[in-house]
Amino acid sequence: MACYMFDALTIRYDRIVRKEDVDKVNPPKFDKSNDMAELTHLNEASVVHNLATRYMADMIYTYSGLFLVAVNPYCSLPIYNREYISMYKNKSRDVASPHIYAITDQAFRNMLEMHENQSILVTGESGAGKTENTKKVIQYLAAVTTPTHATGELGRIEQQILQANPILEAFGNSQTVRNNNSSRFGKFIKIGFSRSGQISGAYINWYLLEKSRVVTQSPLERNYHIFYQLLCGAPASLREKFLLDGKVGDYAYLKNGQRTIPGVSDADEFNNLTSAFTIMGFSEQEQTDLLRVIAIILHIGNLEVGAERSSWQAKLLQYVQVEKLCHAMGVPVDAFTKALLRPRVKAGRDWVDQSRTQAQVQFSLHALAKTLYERGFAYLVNRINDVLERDSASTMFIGVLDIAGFEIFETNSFEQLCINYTNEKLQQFFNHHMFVLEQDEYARENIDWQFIDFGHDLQPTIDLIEKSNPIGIFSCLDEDCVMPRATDKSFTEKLHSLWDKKSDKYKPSLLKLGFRLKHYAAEVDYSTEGWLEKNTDPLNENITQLLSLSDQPHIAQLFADDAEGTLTARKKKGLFRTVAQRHKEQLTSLMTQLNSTHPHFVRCILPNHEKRPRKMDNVLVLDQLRCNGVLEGIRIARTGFPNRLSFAEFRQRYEILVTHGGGARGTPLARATATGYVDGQRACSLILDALNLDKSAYRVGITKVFFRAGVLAELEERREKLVRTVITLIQSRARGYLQRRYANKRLHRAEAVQVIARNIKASQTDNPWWKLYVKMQPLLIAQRETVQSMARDGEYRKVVVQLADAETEARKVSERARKLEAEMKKVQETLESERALAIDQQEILRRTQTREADLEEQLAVTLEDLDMLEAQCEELLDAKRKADKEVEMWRGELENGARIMGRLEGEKSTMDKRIEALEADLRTKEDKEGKIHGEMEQL
Ligand SMILES: Nc1ncnc2c1ncn2[C@@H]1O[C@H](COP(=O)(O)OP(=O)(O)OP(=O)(O)O)[C@@H](O)[C@H]1O
Repeated sequence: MACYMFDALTIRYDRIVRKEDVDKVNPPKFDKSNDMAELTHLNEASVVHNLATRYMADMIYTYSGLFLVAVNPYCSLPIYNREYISMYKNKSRDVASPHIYAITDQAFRNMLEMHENQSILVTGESGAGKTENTKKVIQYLAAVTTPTHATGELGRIEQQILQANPILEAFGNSQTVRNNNSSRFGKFIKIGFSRSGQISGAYINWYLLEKSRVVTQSPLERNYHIFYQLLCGAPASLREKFLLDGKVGDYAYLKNGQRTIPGVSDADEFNNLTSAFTIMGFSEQEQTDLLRVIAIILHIGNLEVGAERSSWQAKLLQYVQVEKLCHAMGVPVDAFTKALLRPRVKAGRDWVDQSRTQAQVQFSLHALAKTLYERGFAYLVNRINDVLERDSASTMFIGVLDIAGFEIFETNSFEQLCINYTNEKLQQFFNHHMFVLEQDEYARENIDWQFIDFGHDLQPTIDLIEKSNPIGIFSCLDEDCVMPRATDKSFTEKLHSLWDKKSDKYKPSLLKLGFRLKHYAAEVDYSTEGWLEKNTDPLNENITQLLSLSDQPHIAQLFADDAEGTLTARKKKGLFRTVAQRHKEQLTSLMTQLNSTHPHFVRCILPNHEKRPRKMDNVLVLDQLRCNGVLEGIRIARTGFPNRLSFAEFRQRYEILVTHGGGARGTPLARATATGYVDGQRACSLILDALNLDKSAYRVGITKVFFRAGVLAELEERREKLVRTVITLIQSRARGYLQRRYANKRLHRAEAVQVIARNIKASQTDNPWWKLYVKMQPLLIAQRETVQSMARDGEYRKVVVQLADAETEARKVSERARKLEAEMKKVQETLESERALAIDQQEILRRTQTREADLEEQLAVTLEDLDMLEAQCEELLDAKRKADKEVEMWRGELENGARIMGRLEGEKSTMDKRIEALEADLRTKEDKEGKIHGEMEQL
């Protein structure tokens, strides 16, 4: 890390580096600096060094320009108690050391002062401390806004918001290698406030629940906490009701992973969950319903599926287990078995029973378990929202986003693409907020500013993922999900053909099936195996329809959209979304909300992988700082002017600092105003001159004044001091005036009493009527007061009744208004998402139509070719036929010739034989002749 240069000749070192490659060290005065943007030498080594030295001194929070960096302490620190809350309440950021409370307080004050919604974005790796910091934000807001916090008791809504956490954690958290209480979903918690700054409600949006964990976990991890809590902590009567008679190790969906977490009692956690449910106002029936879903999933996991011996068809091996499951689900056994093993499916226009293989049935069961869990979770969050979002008086909100940071694993799949895409968008949001807005504003205000391109250009990668034209990864996947014969392979090849060599952010991967994407943080290889299935989440419709008729109302409600032929089913068909579409929509809605807020950024850092306190792995930390944009954030914050005020605001707030003094001739501003009109720009310049600030510490724009970091804090301090003096002066004058008036009044009263007494004494002492009057008067007053008081009581009672009626009416009206508002919001959201989907679909339709037109053209050409080829074929066939005939004829001739040849051969051989016989005869005759000759000669 940061190191000094040594003379390579005099000191032997293992590694020699060039001078220019060495980062400079900051002077000791900058040790453990609160804000890293203030470091004189701003380099990676100094930043990590600063974080590390602070961390070792238990200072886990550090500012870094716009960011608050939070390093996980992995131990409990006494920095979240009541004193700390008071220490940060109503204080500006620079007054106390960096803390999540300071950021929260800043957001709270911004909201109240500027009437602008706020957001706090907490991101980081798994285990870095996002959820812990999110909880601290909510705790702080609950503590500072609750009217009775002085007694240590929170209001009901504050308690309920805090108690939503244990419920969400039981159902949405799990033990992983990185984190014993890892949130397996992202959330955006919006805390609503009334105009007076009281918490008036809350609303939770959730993202990307890791549902695959329900059916499989790695051996070192666990399923969601609730499974273990139900089995270890629920009363025996409840487990009996769900027919759960086994231990953790007896359930297929639990037995292959870890079973306990060191130092955590699942039974105690179940009790905490139950009390959280009670505080949230969940009835016993609702709690049973939620837990029933968990029991059903455990039963599904234990269903054993085999294959018929004589065929490949699947069969269920244990009837008892099926019975248990169907009892828990509230559906008939036969109907379920049939729906699972031989569902009715559409084949062309007909419906047929289709036998399923063992693997297919196993797949349907896993899909059912995952869907049940996800729908149960969605229902749970909706119910929590029903409880928390109860007041239409919320006029502003502070939203806290707790979402997983960038992920690069050994194998990265569809889930990683979704989370990395989310982070790409969030990083772009930050870049946009910090770089683009800043620089746009400098340009608009005509500020002397040298443009530096700090931001990564993230748009090409985002387009590559989300755009529908040219077709991006998500759209391409959606398109292939509706293509009849598409496979993961054809999808990957299509992606390559669309993007390879056309975008420098995309490359085919070295993996068998996959691609490589260049993100702002790193290049990531994605394996595309199973993407078509992951994107469509296919379910056995026979089973979901059956579940919509369950005699357990909660289960039937979870599957109401799947009911056969119902209006909702038809509606659902219109609303069907792929996973990619759903995520894109959710993210668009999140970004719209974030864009309407003033954001605050918290970056959580994982110090080491061993969960050890006071140990920092510098390389690991540096990697995270680079990935989450902290390093670039520091640079721009230092070089720019992060604080700004409009002229009017600036004058209103700081003119006071210069209107005092100036002697008999007044201040320069007073003198200028006295001689005529002074515009805002000139007035501000005059004030700034009078303030004696360093010229480089500020810039005066066209409508605003800009300050470098830290300058406003100094002005605020000066102003506070002055205001305190002025107020003390006013108070002392007012008190003096009031006391003097009071003293005079008492003096006059005393004099008057004396005068009256003297006069009465003189004239009335002996008058009998006066005596009677004096005796009667108290009785008359008492009588009159009794009558008046009775009348008042009557009035009061009437008013109380009227008030109660009016309050009830007002409550009803506001409840109705809230419901209508919620409905309207939902309808608007649906409309928005429908609109977005329609645009996507139109795009796909347009592409399909273009392709259809191309294909039709190709078809016409092909048909022409076909006609030509058919004609050619016909001619060739004719020629072939003719040739065949000729062949036939020649074959006849040939056979004839062969026959003649055979005959001639025969004749030839006969002749040969005859010639041979004749030759033999001739030879015999010649012999004879020779003999005769010989005999004759002898004779
Ligand atoms: N400020 C803190 N004080 C004490 N302990 C902390 C703090 N922040 C984090 N931890 C410890 O680190 C663990 C992990 O933190 P947390 O659950 O907040 O991480 P995360 O970033 O939300 O992880 P995931 O993404 O897996 O949910 C906590 O259970 C706690 O033990």
